[in-house]
Amino acid sequence: MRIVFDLDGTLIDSAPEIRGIANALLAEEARAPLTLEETKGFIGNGAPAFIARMRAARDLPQAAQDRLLHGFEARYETAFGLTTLYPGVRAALEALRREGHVLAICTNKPIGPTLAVLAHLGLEPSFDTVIGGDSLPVRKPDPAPLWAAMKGEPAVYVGDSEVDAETAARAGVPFLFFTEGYCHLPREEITAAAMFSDFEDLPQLVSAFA
Ligand SMILES: O=C(O)COP(=O)(O)O
Ligand SMILES: [Mg+2]
Repeated sequence: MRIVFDLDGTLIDSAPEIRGIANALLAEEARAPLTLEETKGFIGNGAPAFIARMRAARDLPQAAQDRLLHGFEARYETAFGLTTLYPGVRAALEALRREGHVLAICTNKPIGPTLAVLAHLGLEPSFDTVIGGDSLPVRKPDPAPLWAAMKGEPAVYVGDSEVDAETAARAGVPFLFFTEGYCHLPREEITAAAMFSDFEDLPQLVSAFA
């Protein structure tokens, strides 16, 4: 079976990194920095939505959107120092591959920084297919990116947010909800086939769907 993963808030804890980039931009605009909680609240619908939410929170005009997005993307591909894998991710991915599953990624993070951070973590060879937020004309919660990552095979989708739950539902695949990421709804409002808080439990969970 194909196991498709979201990236930010699911495999990697990237909010400190994204916060650092945002705060460098905000300093240039003479605006107060984002807290980590604000940053987590703005992640999930891709880079343009992140910048729009940051602008709204710091009273920056729509006219600054393109300039800020450009500055964000320019820094995003080379910023790794604050990004970590959630505990147990590497071992879980190895176990799933050993069991014969094919792994893929479907994220709203732009494809440039997605491939860069996977390479930095030495994980690029683990994934058969990687779909980023700008790989297709549409992004999650549209189901098309998830379908692209599935390549027509039976799959489950593993993600951390209400955007991922909606994407999986619209794509018609079971959703496995990782509860330790950046979800913006209470966990009881997320419709999931299963939920987990520790990657050690994922291989066992997946076996129920294979
Ligand atoms: O870039 C984002 O806003 C979210 O990325 P994700 O889809 O990997 O959670
Ligand atoms: Mg996510």
